[in-house]
Amino acid sequence: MSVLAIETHALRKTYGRRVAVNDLDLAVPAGGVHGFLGPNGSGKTTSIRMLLGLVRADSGTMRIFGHDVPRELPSVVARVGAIVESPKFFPTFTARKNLNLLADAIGAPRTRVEEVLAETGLADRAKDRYAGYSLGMKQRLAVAATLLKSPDLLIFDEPTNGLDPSGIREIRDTMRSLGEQGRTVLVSSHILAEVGQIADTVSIIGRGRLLASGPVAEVIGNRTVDAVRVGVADAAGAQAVLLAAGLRVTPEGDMLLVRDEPDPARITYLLAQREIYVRELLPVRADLESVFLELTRGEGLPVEHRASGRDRRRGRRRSDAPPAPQAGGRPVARSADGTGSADETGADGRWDR
Ligand SMILES: Nc1ncnc2c1ncn2[C@@H]1O[C@H](COP(=O)(O)OP(=O)(O)OP(=O)(O)O)[C@@H](O)[C@H]1O
Repeated sequence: MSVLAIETHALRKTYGRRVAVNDLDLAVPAGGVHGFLGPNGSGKTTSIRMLLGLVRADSGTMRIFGHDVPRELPSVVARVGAIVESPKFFPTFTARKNLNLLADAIGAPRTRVEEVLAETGLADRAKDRYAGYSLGMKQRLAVAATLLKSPDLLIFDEPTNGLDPSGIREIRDTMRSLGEQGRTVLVSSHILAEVGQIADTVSIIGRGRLLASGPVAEVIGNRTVDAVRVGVADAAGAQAVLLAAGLRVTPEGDMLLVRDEPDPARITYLLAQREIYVRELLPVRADLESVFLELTRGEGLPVEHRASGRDRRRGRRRSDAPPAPQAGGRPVARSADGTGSADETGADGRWDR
């Protein structure tokens, strides 16, 4: 059997009375992109930080390429590149100069700098100063920096946070091509759409626990999302009837999304009884997004128990972390009112910080 890139067993971490990671079993195969998915506060960053030896686990075991970590981290650290902390590049230096300095510091040949610039699509902009880079380019430079030592495993914690759509696409393409080269890419995200399309395998967590894992097709295929889109003239009336019948109903434009009813004919029957006639009935195919929403429904940290983003970040700075091995940012995408990420709200509205 091939060695897994990452394996955790019964991994657990608490902060005071808050359980951040709860008996987590992860199995990340070597090679390809693995999406590490879960709502905000579900324990992704804490898990990653434990794997990298930045936070001490309370209990459980972790292995990277078969090496027990953190005990054997020195033997395997050269094979691991991670972006979990703020980038530490010199703003007035060019991208190439920044990478040359880093390469010298870690003993990588200068030729490697040109290779990683090409790999991350930055070769044309290598002469530009870091300060003039877009957020997406800064993030790609952080990826380039992690590639200098040719790691077999790359760990990216929410790499697309704060990026615009083109920046997101660029990072996604970069991760995809790294996976295709046979490297293992672990990428965490609370926005499934950003990772779902490029991941070969996924682990979905909620409240620090594993909810589902495996090849994307299997994770989707193992579950049927019994949802039906229903079109009627009187959507409000139909909603009331279906709710009274104990079904879950979500208005979607002029349609209703109805769950928990495996037999669409019964929906027609229930409505016809009240003289509401269905003009459209469309079964909704399960996709990773709907599986994700289904699995993580209510699995985000309850709002009343959640510290604010600022408090949490302050908490992190105070906490038990020596400096991270690599550069990389956790910029927080702000909504128009500046209170939080524009796209952090899940179906149940409980994902925002
Ligand atoms: N240093 C810390 N001190 C106290 N509590 C913490 C600390 N770091 C994380 N937590 C808490 O642990 C839980 C898991 O947080 P974690 O950051 O690992 O989740 P996450 O899935 O990465 O979320 P996000 O996507 O918002 O970063 C949360 O309740 C968080 O508030």
